[in-house]
Amino acid sequence: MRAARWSPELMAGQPGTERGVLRHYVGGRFLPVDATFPKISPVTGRMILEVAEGDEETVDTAVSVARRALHGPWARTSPDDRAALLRRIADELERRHEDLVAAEVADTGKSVSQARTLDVPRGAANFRAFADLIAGAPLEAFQTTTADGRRALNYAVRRPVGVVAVVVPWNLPLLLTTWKVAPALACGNTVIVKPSEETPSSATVLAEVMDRASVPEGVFNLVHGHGPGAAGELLTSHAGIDAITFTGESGTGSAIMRSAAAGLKAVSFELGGKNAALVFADADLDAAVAGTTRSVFTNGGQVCLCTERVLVQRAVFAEFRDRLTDQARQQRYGWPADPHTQVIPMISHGHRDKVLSYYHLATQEGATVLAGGGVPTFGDDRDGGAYIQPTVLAGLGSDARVNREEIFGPVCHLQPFDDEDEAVQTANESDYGLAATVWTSDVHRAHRVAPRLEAGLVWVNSWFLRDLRSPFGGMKASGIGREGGRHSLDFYSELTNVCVEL
Ligand SMILES: NC(=O)c1ccc[n+]([C@@H]2O[C@H](COP(=O)([O-])OP(=O)(O)OC[C@H]3O[C@@H](n4cnc5c(N)ncnc54)[C@H](O)[C@@H]3O)[C@@H](O)[C@H]2O)c1
Ligand SMILES: O=C/C=C/C=C(\O)C(=O)O
Repeated sequence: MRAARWSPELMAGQPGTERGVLRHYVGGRFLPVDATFPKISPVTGRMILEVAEGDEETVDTAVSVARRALHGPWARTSPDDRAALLRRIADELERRHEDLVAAEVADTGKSVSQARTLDVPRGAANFRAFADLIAGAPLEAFQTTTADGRRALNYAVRRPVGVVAVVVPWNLPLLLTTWKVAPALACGNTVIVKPSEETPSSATVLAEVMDRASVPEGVFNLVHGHGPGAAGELLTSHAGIDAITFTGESGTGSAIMRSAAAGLKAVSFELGGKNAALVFADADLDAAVAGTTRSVFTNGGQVCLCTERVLVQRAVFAEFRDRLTDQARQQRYGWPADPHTQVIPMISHGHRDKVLSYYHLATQEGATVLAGGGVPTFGDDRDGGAYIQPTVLAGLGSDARVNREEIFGPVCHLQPFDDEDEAVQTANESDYGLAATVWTSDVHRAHRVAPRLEAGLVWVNSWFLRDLRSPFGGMKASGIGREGGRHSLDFYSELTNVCVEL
């Protein structure tokens, strides 16, 4: 089955594309195209479309129209007005569902089944979640009585932080962009989105959605382009930006933090991870094998929450190792348009080379390759793509680079442990602290172990099960801050406490 090809014809007549080129959206209009860069299909290695490259003038214009909009009619909207707008956006995202599926599939090579069930539905879900949150957000207030008998009423009011830079990666493009844009708009901010240069298409459809939903001019802006020394860096270092929400590599986070330091910008960082799965001997092994297969190989392992370190209690190590290895070998190859496809390409040849270099490093460090370890051959156009074999490794210690550095591909390393303390200690031996999974049938063990793990997110007998009101984010090199529910309100708004003596 041929890949669902994203092509201008799919969007013929839509405003976001001009003669096969994806456009910026600034001040309520799609801009004429100037400089461009190619978008290469990770499935075939061929160019599928061109994208406008934002320059200093594009970024300056976006920032100035966003600032102007901040003080226009948008400033006079109520939380209920903004909730109604977010719900209109969600409706329009659902109306464009298949275009968004086609955009995500063409840009990333992910299967239509994942795009239809995870990536695209989360777009509307994010907007609905924050519409509900802002519509019902209580004010924090206290009736004050002081020791010397004075009485007062204290209450805190929220106001937008201002112009927010939204810089996102390529792995779950629409999910991650809307995860940030929805709360930012809910709180009355204006935004400038800089999607990854690898995944410009769904962001362009999102701009069409905003346009159709009559989002006020300048409230939502989209600037395409690269990161270092280009649109991304121009945006995050711009004096007119009030806050930066960024998801991407930890090294990039450090670079952005340096450029934001001069202006003391508020930052929310969702960064890299080296997530551990802890499988105890008392676990339901069927569930643990199925759940760890998902948490290792979903989206080709290109999810920040994916498991790369699998720690298994010694009594069940051999059985778990053999069953997970079988699952890796049974991962189904296919075209993205085939809903049964499980093996997807890396986002680019460059990223595949990075993942492959870790496969080679693992053998150099003395690992045993239990499954995969190389590049598949298809005998068709996909040989020009960035495919790589799902891989299972074993035999290394926690100090090996393969167990310390984020790979961000369809690969995990299996390591035995004897007792609970050793499992927790091994899991915590990481510069990262984003996510973990704990597989056990002992509820007391689950509640003992989970809080001891140095991770922002711990799933027990599950993975990537999300409540959008809960805090989401990592510690250590995995991030700064939390988003989700009221945590997003706290980042995307400033609080003023008012004290009235009674
Ligand atoms: N913690 C999370 O929630 C989460 C979610 C998804 C991905 N990630 C991480 O993202 C990484 C993969 O995504 P990626 O390769 O796109 O990350 P990346 O850091 O290379 O790029 C992310 C975005 O930042 C831009 N960018 C790059 N350098 C920049 C700079 N100097 N200034 C401003 N912008 C810049 C890029 O153009 C892109 O839009 C992995 O490390 C993964 O762990 C984390
Ligand atoms: O690859 C990273 C996944 C991030 C997921 C979320 O931000 C979310 O589920 O809200």
